[in-house]
Amino acid sequence: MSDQYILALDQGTTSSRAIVFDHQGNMKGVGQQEFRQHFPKPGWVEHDANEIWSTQIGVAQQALSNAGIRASDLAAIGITNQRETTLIWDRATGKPIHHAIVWQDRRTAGYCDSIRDQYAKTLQDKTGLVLDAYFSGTKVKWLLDNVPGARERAEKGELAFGTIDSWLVYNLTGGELHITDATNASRTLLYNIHTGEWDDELLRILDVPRSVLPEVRNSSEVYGKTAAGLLGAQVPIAGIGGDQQAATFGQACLERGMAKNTYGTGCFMLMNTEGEAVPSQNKLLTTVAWQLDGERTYALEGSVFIGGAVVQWLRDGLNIIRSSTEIEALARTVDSSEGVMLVPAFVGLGAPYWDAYARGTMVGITRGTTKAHIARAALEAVAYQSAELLEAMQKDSGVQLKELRVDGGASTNDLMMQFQADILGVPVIRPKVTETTALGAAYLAGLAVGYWKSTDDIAHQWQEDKRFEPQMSEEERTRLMRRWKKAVARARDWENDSEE
Ligand SMILES: Nc1ncnc2c1ncn2[C@@H]1O[C@H](COP(=O)(O)OP(=O)(O)O)[C@@H](O)[C@H]1O
Ligand SMILES: O=P(O)(O)OC[C@H](O)CO
Repeated sequence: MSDQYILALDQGTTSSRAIVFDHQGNMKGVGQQEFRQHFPKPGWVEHDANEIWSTQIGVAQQALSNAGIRASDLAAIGITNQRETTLIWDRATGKPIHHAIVWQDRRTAGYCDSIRDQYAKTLQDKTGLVLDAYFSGTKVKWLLDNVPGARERAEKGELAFGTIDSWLVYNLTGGELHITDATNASRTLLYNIHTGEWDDELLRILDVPRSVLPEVRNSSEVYGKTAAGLLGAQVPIAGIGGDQQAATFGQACLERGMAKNTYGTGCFMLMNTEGEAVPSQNKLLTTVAWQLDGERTYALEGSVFIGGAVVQWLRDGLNIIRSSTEIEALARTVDSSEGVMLVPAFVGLGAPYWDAYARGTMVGITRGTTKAHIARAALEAVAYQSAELLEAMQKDSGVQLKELRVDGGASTNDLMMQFQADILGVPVIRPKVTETTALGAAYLAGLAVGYWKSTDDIAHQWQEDKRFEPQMSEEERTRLMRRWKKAVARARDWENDSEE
């Protein structure tokens, strides 16, 4: 086993990544490529599924070559993915019928409103989710209703729906498998998290025919092998997990009450609640953390839609930095944001507001405000949003967090992590491997093929790299959080003309 490796495919919102891990959980080779974001209308976000597949298989080859190994050296492949992003393809040709509708896309917000009074409670009771355009179900309905002929073809069994994990497995196996795992299924509004099955009542409510659905499997098991000729050897595909759940696994948050926050495009805080699907009283989500041997572990989740993406906006939209990493140096040129607050509600607000009509705003600007203050306000905004998640999570779970494990591309920003610890009043801990999403997928796959024997092996591998201790006074923290909530109130309900 020691000369074998695990390949993790991490298909994120902004880039496709592949990482080769060894038995100690060290990274041996990485491949990464950004791909195009399509914004056909305000609030709409799409991906070209063919580009997702071509970049993903390209970076897989790149990671193998950077690690200096061949596919025949792999014990297994694990898959992790941006969740909720919705795709329908033709079963016969494998061609997508439309671009994938990305999780951030708000096009179904009006439809959600129209069924809210009647169905929100049923949907929440069965799926653990809030009725919101974020999740796959209403996006599937939109595709079936808006792509000419789609609904008739779906009824005839000609079309397949999948989240990105399903799409990757379908392509990796040369069209043989149409599956997903319980974590990804739990983000669709169509899957009952208590029974572990697609639910007829939910399918009826959202008008989705059963014929398009993938089979739901464990997060860790051998599903099949890569198609001959694809990678040079037929490798077992043995793990699937939504990226936030995979990160929770990779952070070894394996016991009740342990939590992590991932700073990628968005921010996602998950707390392990073991076998109990804790219903949220504070607008968090109840979700499947992983399913091993038919047994589901659950988590409470807080989802923030714009995290690191606010930094991309400063880079690509405002051009005040040339690369994401430059933001820290720019923000450090000032001691504080001097009262400027930026609410990056670019695609509405997720937890704990679930306001599809909120839009971004910046308050507290004076004649002395510079791009450095804005940069600092952007980083602080990510931390404020995460602090609101923690507040809700502590209320829901009754657990006072002792520490928060962090990861994701933007967690490398020390200034932001220090501010996060300050505003939470809880130590923030960054592990040695911050690519915990990919690592989690590798662990899921490795467990299925005996590369790692048990979750204990995994817990032992987790290593702290850097700890950020809170330094802010309680009084200052309270003052800033109050201000933040005031700024959020300014951003809310902006796009909703119905009351004017
Ligand atoms: N040093 C940094 N400071 C702040 N944000 C950063 C930094 N480096 C990267 N980011 C942000 O992190 C995000 C990328 O993180 P990643 O985990 O790769 O995201 P995803 O999986 O969502 O594609 C981008 O939105 C980028 O702007
Ligand atoms: O691509 P990421 O890492 O921002 O993750 C996206 C989430 O899975 C959306 O729910």
